[in-house]
Amino acid sequence: MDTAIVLFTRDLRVHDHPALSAACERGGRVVPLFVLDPEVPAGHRTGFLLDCLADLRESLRSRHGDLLVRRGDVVAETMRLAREVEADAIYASADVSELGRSRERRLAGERVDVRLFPGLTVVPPGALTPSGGGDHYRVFTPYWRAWSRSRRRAVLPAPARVPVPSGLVAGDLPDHSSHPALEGGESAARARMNRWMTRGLDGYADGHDDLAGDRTSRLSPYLRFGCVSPLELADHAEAGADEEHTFVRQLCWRDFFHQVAWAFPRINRDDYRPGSRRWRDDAHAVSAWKEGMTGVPIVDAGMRQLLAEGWMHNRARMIVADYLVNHLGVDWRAGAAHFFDLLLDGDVANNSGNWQWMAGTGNSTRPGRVLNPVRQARRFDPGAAYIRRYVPELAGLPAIDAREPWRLSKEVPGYPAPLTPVE
Ligand SMILES: Cc1cc2nc3c(=O)[nH]c(=O)nc-3n(C[C@H](O)[C@H](O)[C@H](O)COP(=O)(O)OP(=O)(O)OC[C@H]3O[C@@H](n4cnc5c(N)ncnc54)[C@H](O)[C@@H]3O)c2cc1C
Repeated sequence: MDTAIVLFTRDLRVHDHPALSAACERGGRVVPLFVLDPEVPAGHRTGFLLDCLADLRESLRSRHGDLLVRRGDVVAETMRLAREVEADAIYASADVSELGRSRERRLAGERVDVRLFPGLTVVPPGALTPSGGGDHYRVFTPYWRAWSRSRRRAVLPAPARVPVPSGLVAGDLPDHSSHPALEGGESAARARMNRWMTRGLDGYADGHDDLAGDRTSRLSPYLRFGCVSPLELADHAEAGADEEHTFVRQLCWRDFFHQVAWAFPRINRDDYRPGSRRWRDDAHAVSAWKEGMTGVPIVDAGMRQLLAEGWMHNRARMIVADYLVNHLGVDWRAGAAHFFDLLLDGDVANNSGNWQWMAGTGNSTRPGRVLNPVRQARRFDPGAAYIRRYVPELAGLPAIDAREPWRLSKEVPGYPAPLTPVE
């Protein structure tokens, strides 16, 4: 009988999973697999990833299936299992990162039929190309126009039955503790998505930049691990009122950076748009930035949110990134690496794409633009509630002093003077 391995990577769900659905529809046996590769440690994301795998295993078991877990090199372990179960095909979701694509190339070199499916983004990278030529869009607005008009595939239901052959060793999942701030997995993702659609989306257009209001979906870690389908999310949001398009536009940003990373796989290492900019080497400034001790409260609040929660509000990400590259003059790669280590949603396309945007080496059409952190704080944290939440040294001060403590006649105990002149 035909047997297909479904290799899960960063698509840890059963709903709207084209590779899993196609394997189940083929009529043969299906072997869902995840390989924990010690060479690709998940760092701070480990607890979240293991939650996702435990949840996926439960979902597959409730559909008469299972998730096989192996440890080692993904390609070697997949091929070892392929020989064991006599698989004739490997089904997987297509990826964009250098690592993901080298895995796909290595698999394609093996004696097995490898089939790649969409699912990582709403619109697959490379599906839309500019009329003027090129394999991807370099500028967001025309991409957004083309993306909004494009025809999409239909969202797929979860398969009712996943026919896994009997007698296979499932393999243990390591013991773990969940991430303290957010439980991983498709069940938690779908619950959050449903809550967001009914209660959160309303007001997103006006509230998404309000730092203290925390009015964004926090779905990014779930999108990062594919616990929720971006296509299903976009379809849901578009079915609602006008203002929901602000949210859909954010999903388009995600697709935009994924098609850039697909076309420019060195996005996390090389400048997308090489320039002549020279970066400063300043270990002291970088460690103050990482610790949230720059003396600029809005920057420190963002960096401390990252340390405490493994997540940071988008507006704060823009402010702290701009501060590092444009005020401290430090190479964007140092900031991107720190974000990538700590963010639950850390992924190559979105992280490096946004960092390069802020550094003026990426897809921005106004590369020389610099943000003023004081004005940003006045506008997006007027009551200083965000600053007070994450910087306890400033919690007892009136809003203006918490935002701009250098105005006070005395130093705030335990809080540094600004690293660079502000205003
Ligand atoms: C310097 C910097 C680094 C970033 N690094 C990452 C990263 O590693 N991983 C990541 O997922 N996002 C990254 N972002 C984008 C954005 O900050 C997060 O996606 C967003 O804050 C996640 O919160 P949310 O799910 O509540 O977003 P919402 O506002 O609810 O938006 C919904 C979804 O849209 C997508 N989205 C929103 N804004 C962006 C954006 N600017 N670029 C791409 N996709 C977006 C995300 O998938 C997000 O989950 C970065 C932004 C900056 C400025």
